[in-house]
Amino acid sequence: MAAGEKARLVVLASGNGSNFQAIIDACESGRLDAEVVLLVVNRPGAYALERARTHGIPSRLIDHTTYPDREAFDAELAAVIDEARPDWIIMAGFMRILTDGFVDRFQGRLINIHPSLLPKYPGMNTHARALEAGDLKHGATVHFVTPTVDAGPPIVQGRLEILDNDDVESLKQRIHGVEHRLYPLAIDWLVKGKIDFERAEKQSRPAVVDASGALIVPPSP
Ligand SMILES: Nc1nc2c(c(=O)[nH]1)N[C@@H](CN(C=O)c1ccc(C(=O)N[C@@H](CCC(=O)O)C(=O)O)cc1)CN2
Ligand SMILES: NCC(=O)N[C@@H]1O[C@H](COP(=O)([O-])[O-])[C@@H](O)[C@H]1O
Repeated sequence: MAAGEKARLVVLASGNGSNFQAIIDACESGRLDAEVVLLVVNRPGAYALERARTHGIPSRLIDHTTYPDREAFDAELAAVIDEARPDWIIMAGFMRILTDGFVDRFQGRLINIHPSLLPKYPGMNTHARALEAGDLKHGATVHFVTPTVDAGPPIVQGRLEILDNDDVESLKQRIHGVEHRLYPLAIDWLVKGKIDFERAEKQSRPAVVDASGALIVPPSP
């Protein structure tokens, strides 16, 4: 990132894009010293495209169903990303497993948000699984991406108390609230150099914030 320049972000999404919106809002309000230079989606109907259009952010559709295999899709995705010269590649509800080759190419600059307190509940249906298990706490994790899905070193987690009357839908909405504070915070730490892949790998446990964004567990030394 050139001195005095805003950090360049490329966001990858597949659907609604509420996390993408939270990042746009943080950039536009100055809370984040960064700019979204490109949105890439893999599904034609992704509402994230509408959000990009509304905020004058360039966007590209790379429809994975039109590629012969993952390698071909990832090769096009990598070329489009490189063209945008990003400092960070932000996966925000991007629903494709990326090949090892792609991840190796961008490792250390590629992050993702997952709706659970990893390493608990990697994969899908995290809210239902937390409720079924009778958990008292749940949350979201921003992590560096590695070839093994949902296993990359965590940057920061957002935690909330599960309420007695929570169901999957209410928990999903409350976790979205946590995510929309958590993702801009994590990106701010990266842009300011407060954490990087190596330090995230070495830390014994990630920092944790509560639903209001207040730090409740500091980054491990
Ligand atoms: N190599 C990695 N790829 C991805 C990671 C990762 O850590 N390493 N994180 C994911 C996480 N994720 C969303 O955030 C996610 C995980 C799994 C799937 C999935 O099973 N996708 C299916 C297709 C589903 C669909 O198109 O609806 C698949 O790719 O066959 C999606 C998202 C993102 N990738
Ligand atoms: N395993 C990945 C996964 O489930 N990711 C989740 O998809 C949602 C996307 O919402 P959005 O499109 O409104 O940002 C987010 O809740 C994110 O954690």
